[in-house]
Amino acid sequence: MAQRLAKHWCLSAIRSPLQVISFPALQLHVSGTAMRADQKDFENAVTRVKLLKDPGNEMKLKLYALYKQATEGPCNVPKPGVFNLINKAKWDAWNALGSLPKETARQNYVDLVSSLSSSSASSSQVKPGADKEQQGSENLVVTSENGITKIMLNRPTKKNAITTQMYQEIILALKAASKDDSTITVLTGNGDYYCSGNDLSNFTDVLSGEIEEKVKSIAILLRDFVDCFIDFPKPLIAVVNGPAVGISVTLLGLFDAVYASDRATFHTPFSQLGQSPEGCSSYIFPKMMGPAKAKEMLIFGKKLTAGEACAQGLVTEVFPDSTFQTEVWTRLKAYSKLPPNAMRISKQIIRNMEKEKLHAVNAEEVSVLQERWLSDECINAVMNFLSKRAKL
Ligand SMILES: CCCCC/C=C/CC(=O)SCCNC(=O)CCNC(=O)[C@H](O)C(C)(C)COP(=O)(O)OP(=O)(O)OC[C@H]1O[C@@H](n2cnc3c(N)ncnc32)[C@H](O)[C@@H]1OP(=O)(O)O
Repeated sequence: MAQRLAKHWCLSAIRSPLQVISFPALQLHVSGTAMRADQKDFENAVTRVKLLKDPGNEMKLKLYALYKQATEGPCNVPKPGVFNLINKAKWDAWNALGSLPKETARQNYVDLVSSLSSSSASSSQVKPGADKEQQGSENLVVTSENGITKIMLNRPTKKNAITTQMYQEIILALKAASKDDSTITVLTGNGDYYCSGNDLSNFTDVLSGEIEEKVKSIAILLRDFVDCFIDFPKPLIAVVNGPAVGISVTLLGLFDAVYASDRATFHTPFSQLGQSPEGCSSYIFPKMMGPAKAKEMLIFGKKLTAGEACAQGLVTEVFPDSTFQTEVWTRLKAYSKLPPNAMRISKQIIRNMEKEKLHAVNAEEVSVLQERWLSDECINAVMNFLSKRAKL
């Protein structure tokens, strides 16, 4: 567990004195006089900072100083002793901001995080208009070729479970894909699974203290993630190469076509995990398959075969596993040659009727989940899985 936590730079293990600089990034005490939008931007930036790759000590100090200035105002604590290297470096950085107003510091913090996010995105994501394969990060491979941008979950040894870093990367990949030259966008998985859902070790932070702040940051990330799927402007297609679990199933209701191998299964074990539905499934699934079938999945965790999911309208078409990739990609290549504007406009007409409702549903689902994640039922289920006592 400690190794997993160490992956995030803000919690990283101590290797040099400056590397122990940590950020009170989630302890927000934002001024009540601030505009609501500013506060939300600032909170989002504070969350995004946790997901960035290590930006180096100099940048960490800048972020620290701006954060302190934005939340507490000018430096108001005594200067640490000369041998207290880390705290002195932090104090110097904060003190150097002088009487910079809180609002300006908040804005500068948001701008700095945006620039760090986009530079890390541009180094790991496909460039708009690219017409050849591009490497994404290790766990998410993004390629763009022949009018198709493919976003592939690439963590086969963990059944493509989605880490917080991957949620962030998928958001960036979708944003890039919405602007690139491709006509359609595809999400798929590498290996025998499509995706085993949320990586349950995302909750180890929640188990380790500062619970409410951590839960809040996960909730903001989930909401932004699902919002991206709601707003995605081009045809979005899921190529479900194997079993799908949790959030990878619920999101399918927001895709424009879902092609599945006959090896795929569809499982939403939310009650077993002490959780509740997300991805707008609490609204889309009952509309799509009728309340009775939706409740069997979302409340009782009934696992569907690909054939059953197709009969319920969750899957567009099922293919034999032996010919799945060939048949689906032949079909997708044909679709990618259709007039792009016509496809976008048709999608827009259909989506616009529901967009506001979907955003409201997403917000509500996330707010309910935020409470669920703090429940004994959820904490015990996650601990059981992580200690290998339980599997689905
Ligand atoms: C921003 C956050 C938003 C949060 C949004 C919330 C979403 C809700 C959900 O998505 S709920 C669904 C969560 N997923 C699960 O509960 C699945 C848990 N996994 C399993 O039950 C099983 O691993 C399996 C049924 C998917 C596959 O079983 P199998 O026996 O075939 O394989 P292993 O169990 O040996 O798995 C191989 C390794 O992969 C690790 N792993 C698999 N899934 C997850 C996961 N979801 N989270 C973390 N790790 C996962 C597994 O632990 C094995 O790792 P190891 O080799 O190191 O032991």
